[in-house]
This record gives sequence, structure tokens and C-alpha cells, in this order.
Amino acid sequence: MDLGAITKYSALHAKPNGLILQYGTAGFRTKAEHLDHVMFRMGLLAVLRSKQTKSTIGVMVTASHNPEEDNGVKLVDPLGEMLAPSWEEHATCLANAEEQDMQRVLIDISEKEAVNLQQDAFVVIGRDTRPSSEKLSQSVIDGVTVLGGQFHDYGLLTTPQLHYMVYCRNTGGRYGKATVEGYYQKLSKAFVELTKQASCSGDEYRSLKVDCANGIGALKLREMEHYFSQGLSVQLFNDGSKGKLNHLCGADFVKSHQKPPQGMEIKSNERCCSFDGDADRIVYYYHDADGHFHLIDGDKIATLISSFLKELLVEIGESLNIGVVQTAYANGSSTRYLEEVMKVPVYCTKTGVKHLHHKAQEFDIGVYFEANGHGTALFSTAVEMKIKQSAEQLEDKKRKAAKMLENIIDLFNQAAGDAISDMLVIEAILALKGLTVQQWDALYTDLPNRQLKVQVADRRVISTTNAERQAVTPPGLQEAINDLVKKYKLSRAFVRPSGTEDVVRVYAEADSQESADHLAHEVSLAVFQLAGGIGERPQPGF
Ligand SMILES: CC(=O)N[C@H]1[C@@H](OP(=O)(O)O)O[C@H](CO)[C@@H](O)[C@@H]1O
Ligand SMILES: [Mg+2]
Repeated sequence: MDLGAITKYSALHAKPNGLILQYGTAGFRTKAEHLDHVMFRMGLLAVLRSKQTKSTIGVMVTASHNPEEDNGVKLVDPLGEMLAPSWEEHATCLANAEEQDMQRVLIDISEKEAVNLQQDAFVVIGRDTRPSSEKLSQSVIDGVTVLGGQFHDYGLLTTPQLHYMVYCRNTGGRYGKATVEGYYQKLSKAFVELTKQASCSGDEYRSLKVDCANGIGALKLREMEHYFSQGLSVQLFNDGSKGKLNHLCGADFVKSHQKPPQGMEIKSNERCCSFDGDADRIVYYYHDADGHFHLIDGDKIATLISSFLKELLVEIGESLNIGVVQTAYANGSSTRYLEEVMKVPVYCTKTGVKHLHHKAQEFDIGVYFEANGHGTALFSTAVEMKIKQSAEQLEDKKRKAAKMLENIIDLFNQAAGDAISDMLVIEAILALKGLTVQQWDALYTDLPNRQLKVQVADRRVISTTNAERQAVTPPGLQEAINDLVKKYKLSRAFVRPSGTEDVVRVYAEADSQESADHLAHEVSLAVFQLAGGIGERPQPGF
């Protein structure tokens, strides 16, 4: 470690005095102008992690669905997954060290993690389309080079594409080729094969309107579209040519406001979807003949996918264990449908995809989705091998189903939730099953629900248990919630401190929108009173 060089370069990426940031659910995220030193230091950290794991590590510069002025950074571990929790702590320490303490913190991390500093390091970098991203990714590169690491800068990429690259590079190309071209080819080949097998859907089903949140998804989908145009034609909206990133559009806007994005004209019963700013989330929606908006969120996507996979397994005659992983935000109707109608076991984890991803790895086939549309399906190596064999050995109908499953496996991005990959999976399933968007929506009816935010002095006063569904502290809060929930039918409510914003989130659902709204409001008041609310008391009405 050339400590002299590190100190010299670090001074060029100086940390603003007193600024403290946390490596949160999705890495560091804040106003772009506060992030230069964090980027440089994450370049350093990625080199240490790469040396320690003897693998390629990824660094993604993005702030996903946040406003255009924000930015962020996260590290991607060897198999394309999120950074290990112990390294999240190192990331926080390193990002917050004052200039004069930097060297010591770097040495501490190296010693604690037994990093062999003589080991080679390789880091791959990607960035989204924010105006600040190019310069910030250059700061990451500065950090990588000053510690003697080698790197490949992919430039503009969706977040899941970067996860894919890392996974490919660390598995000797078995997962796919670590190029954008390789990504397009792998997914498109699987998709076109699948749609060729679809007999029951006419051309009218094969087109889709896509709101790209004025982000990277637009660029990448445009590059990719001709690879799969045989199976699907996409019409892009909010492609970044005029609107602002994530402003009044994108998956997060559509899900949280439960209304269509601006800048997209929707005719009744047309199938539409929205990506978020870095294209790792997707939600679907349509207007019915009466002009009512219908949202099809991550829960319904998980239901469509898991029911299709289950049907294929039955046809092939394989009894593999399949599980669905959700968070407390999953609509109660979806959980009930999965468990009672589909007879699929459902598990609930804490919020944040890393928790869902890890749980999903426990099954032969694990399908995980957050209600907001971030998710994918994971297949164990044994399952992949078994299905490949079946696709060659079995007879006729069974072989056809095995072949279909083989292609579906290839179509999923198993490194991370991926809007483009999920979109193609959904389109393939709808085509193969001959389902319209309305028929898909009709699988079950969502319980009306409401999400609210409450400002408190210190959100850490709220601690939770049971996958965040019950509050342990402050005293009396859970009892108050229990009493309120009892007043409504089919009701459920919980509160938790957000991991990405300085707020407490309140979630409520009940048998009518009015009840869900009332319950959410009453729970907000309880939080305000018992957990140190600040500012104006929560007001009714939305
Ligand atoms: C209710 C909700 O949607 N929460 C989001 C949000 O986390 P919070 O910890 O709730 O702020 O951002 C996370 C990162 O993008 C995402 O994983 C999660 O689902
Ligand atoms: Mg995102």
C-alpha cells in the first residue's frame, strides 16, 4: 500500500468536514455534491474486497429512484450479490474517516479482514445517466488505481447489468459473457425460444408500453430491442430525451402514487409497465374500459412467476421445493392466495433485497419480490443441472416443459432483480399462457392499503421484531397498534424506521380504502405521540 500516494490523492477528493454518511440498504445515497470523497474511498475499498475474495468486485454509481440531483454508490460482491454486512460497516468507517485518519482505517480493515495486499485486484464499474455520474465514477477509478487495482469501466449500465457482469466474470463465463452484448444475447435467445412455443397469443398481445423513468433503462432497452423484436415490440416513453429522471414517472412514482406516469398515453386495456431510474424495479398497470387504473405490483408478479414455475414442474414430474419470499409490505391478499390457493410456502423477511435474496437461496427454486417490483427467481445449481438433463432425455410433452423451464432459467437475472429481464419473463409467461393483463390482474384482488411517513426526532427509538411486523420499542406502541387494528376488518398495520430516509414508515391495509386510510392515520398519530414526533401532527386526508 503506497500510503503517501493515497494521502496525496485523497486530498484531491477531500471529505467535507463533519459530514457523516451511512452505508444503508442500498449503499450510500445523498446529494451528488457530497459524494466525491465517498466515491474515491469506495474505489479503495473495492480493491481491498477484491484482494480478500480473490474475485472481481463491482462498483455501481447510481441513486436509483431518487431525484436527479442525488447520487449514490454501492459495491457488488463476487456472485453478483450485495456487499457482505461486515464490509458495509467498513464502508461506513472509511467514508466517515477524517483525512488524517484515512490511512489508519485502511490498515485496520486490511488487518481485520486478513487482506493479502500482494494479491491482484480487479474492479468493474458502471454508472447511470445522472449528470453527476460520470465525474463520480472517475473518482471511483482514482481510488482503484491509487491502490494498484486494475479495472474495467463499463460506462453506462443498468444496475442489474453490472451485477450480471460481476457474476459472469467470477464464474468463468459459465453464467454468460461479461459484455453488454453477451447480456442481450443470453436473455434475447431465451426469450425468442420461449415465445416461439406460444401458440395462443395473437399479435395484439405482443406489444408493450414501457415508461423508462427518463433513465438508463431507456438507453439499454433501445440497444436491446432489435435482439428480441421477433417476440415483442416495445414502445418507449420517458426515454430521457426531454423529461427529468424519476420526475412524475418511473416504478417508484407509479407504485407509491398508485397512478400512471406522466408522458404516457394509455388506451383502455393496453399493457404498460414502468422501470425505476436504474432499471432494477418494474411494475405493470393498465386502464380498464371504465378508465380505472389498475396496478400490478411485485406481489402479483411473484404470483404469476411462481404459479407458472409450479405448473412446469408438475408437467415435468419433478417435485422440487419452491418458495416465495416477501416482506411485510406484501399485500395480504397475495400471501393468502399463494398459501391457500397455490399451496406455495411463503416467507417474510426484513425489507431490503439482500434479505430476500439470501432467504430465496435456501430453496431449489426461490422466487422473491418486494411489493415495489424489485425481485427475481433463483435456481439452485442442482436444479439447473437436473432441468438441462430432462430437456434432453424426457419424452415429448415433458421434454417441452423442461425446455421451457431451461429457457426461463436463462431469462432470469439470478444476480439481482432486473426490470428488463423481469419484463421479458412476464411477457413470455403471458404469451405462453395466453393471458391478458386483466386476466393476470384478476388472480386475486389487492386489499386496499395506505403507506404514510411520520417525522420523529430519532427514528432509532423504534425497534422491531418478527420481520419488522411488530414494534418492540418504544413501550406501548405495539399495544396501541393492536388496539387500532382490532377496529377494522381484514386489517393489518405495522411501523418501521426507514433504512433510506429519515422517517418512520407506516403501513396499513383493511377491507376498504376508507378503513385503510383511517387506520394508517391513527397509527401515524400513535407513532407521533409515542415515538417522539416532530413538526406538525399527522393530518387526516391524502
Ligand atoms: C417500503 C419500501 O418500498 N421500502 C424500500 C426502501 O427501503 P426503506 O428502508 O423502506 O426506506 O428502499 C429500499 C432500497 O431501494 C427498498 O429495498 C425498500 O423496499
Ligand atoms: Mg432501483
